[in-house]
This record gives sequence, structure tokens and C-alpha cells, in this order.
Amino acid sequence: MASDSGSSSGFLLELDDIRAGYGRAALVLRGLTVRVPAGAIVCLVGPNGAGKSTVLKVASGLLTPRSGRILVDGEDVTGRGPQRMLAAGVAHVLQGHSVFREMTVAENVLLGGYTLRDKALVAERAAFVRDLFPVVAQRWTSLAGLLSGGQQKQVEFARSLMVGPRVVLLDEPSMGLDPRATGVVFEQIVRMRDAGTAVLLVEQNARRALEAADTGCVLDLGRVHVSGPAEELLADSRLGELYLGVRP
Ligand SMILES: Nc1ncnc2c1ncn2[C@@H]1O[C@H](COP(=O)(O)OP(=O)(O)OP(=O)(O)O)[C@@H](O)[C@H]1O
Repeated sequence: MASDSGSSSGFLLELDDIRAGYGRAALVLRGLTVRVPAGAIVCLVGPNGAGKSTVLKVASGLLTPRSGRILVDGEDVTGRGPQRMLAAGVAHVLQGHSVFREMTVAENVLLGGYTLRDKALVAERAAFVRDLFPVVAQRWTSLAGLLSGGQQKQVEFARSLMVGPRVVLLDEPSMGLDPRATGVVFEQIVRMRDAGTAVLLVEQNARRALEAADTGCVLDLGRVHVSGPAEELLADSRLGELYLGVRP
């Protein structure tokens, strides 16, 4: 379903030297560079207030950077708003729960495809997400409000995939979930990646997220402080102590 070509640089999404902030307040991002290869999970970790959610807002067009460039598949898309970023292939799953509880799982998922005119494409994508997220298929006609938090998160993932994005931005997908549900949600994130959608992920639960990710970026003071293969970050005791809640 999703393109896995990537640009000539090999990156699907590039945030290059981004400076961004809110109103007249001090900058939150101060020269941040993050690159997401096609078919990869990239995870941003860092202390509270480091600007992780702000990175996703810049990437999805919710917040226009003061300077720097955003590239999707090599094309400069800096300054485009959320709708045009979605059209460019960037979908944003916001923090917290956003399912419509009084609507069925099917209605929630199909809302994600409301901009699509081609009914056959909608049916094809609905079949794809039902296959990818078994709980979505099993609970298709249930009211979404009756599902557990982890199941609702999967409905949100399924809804975001209906537009056929190239990269999905996930903000704290494990928020409010118990460890078992968190495990299932991360398994599903890996399945999304394996099915061809790149993922840029922000997580408080840094250790669990890095276990699922290919690349990790540690944010501090509005920049990427360290980045590299997720398993190397996990093995770095100094980083573990500072950012991952691991005591030496
Ligand atoms: N809408 C907003 N208006 C003004 N300031 C904001 C807004 N959203 C975030 N900020 C500020 O930007 C800074 C970075 O916030 P952000 O939510 O990006 O950090 P974070 O790393 O995701 O934090 P957390 O882990 O606590 O979610 C914080 O100082 C925050 O107060």
C-alpha cells in the first residue's frame, strides 16, 4: 500500500536544522535535524519538555518552523499546513485518545478515508487495516468506546493508515496503557513498519520504544543530542542513566 521508495538521499522524511517555538516564547527546537528512512521506526526520547511533541507538530504542519527545511521523499514541503502534509504522505496520531466513542470501530476507521473518492480504494485500504490489526476486524461493529485503551489506540492507527501515508507520526502511543497493552501496541507499530509505513515515534516509555525502533534520537535543549541504532543507545549505560530511567 505505502510507497517504500524513499528519496535519492534514502530518507522519506527529513527535518533539517529546524528552529521552532510558540508565539513570542523562547524557541523550543534550536537547530534540530531528524531523518526517517523508508521502512524504519525512528524513536525520539528525552526529558519532559525537551520538545518531542513539538517535533511531530512541525513534521505534520501543525506548527510552522521559523527556519529549517522539511523534505518528504526529497521534496521540500516546508510551510505546508496539516492538510497538505497529509496529502504529501505524513499522518499524525496525536497524544491521548481520539476515537469517537459513540461511533463504531468501522465508522471511526472509515472516517480516516473520508477524503478518498475512489470507493474501491477505500474498501481495499479497509481490508488492509483489518488484516493488519486483528482487533479492528474482530470489533468492527462494536462501539469504539467499549474497547480497551490499547484497542482504541489500534483503531487510531488503522484510521491514520486509511489515507495511505508514507510515514506515521505517533505521539506517546503507550500513554495510559498497562505493560501488557503497551506490548501489544508496540507489536502493532512494528507490523505497520513491516507493512511498508515508516514511523516517527515519541515516547516517555523510552526503553520499550527503543526496543521496537530501528534508530533512536535523544533530544536535549531543542537539538538531537545523540542518535544512532536503537540497540546501541539501549546498551549505552550513560544514556540509560540519564534518559532511560536505568540506574548504573
Ligand atoms: N501550544 C503550546 N503553546 C506554548 N508553549 C507550548 C505549547 N506546546 C508546548 N509548549 C512548550 O514547548 C516546550 C516543549 O513541549 P513539548 O510538548 O514539545 O515537549 P515534550 O518533550 O513532548 O514533553 P513531554 O514529554 O512532557 O510531553 C515546553 O516548554 C512546553 O511548555
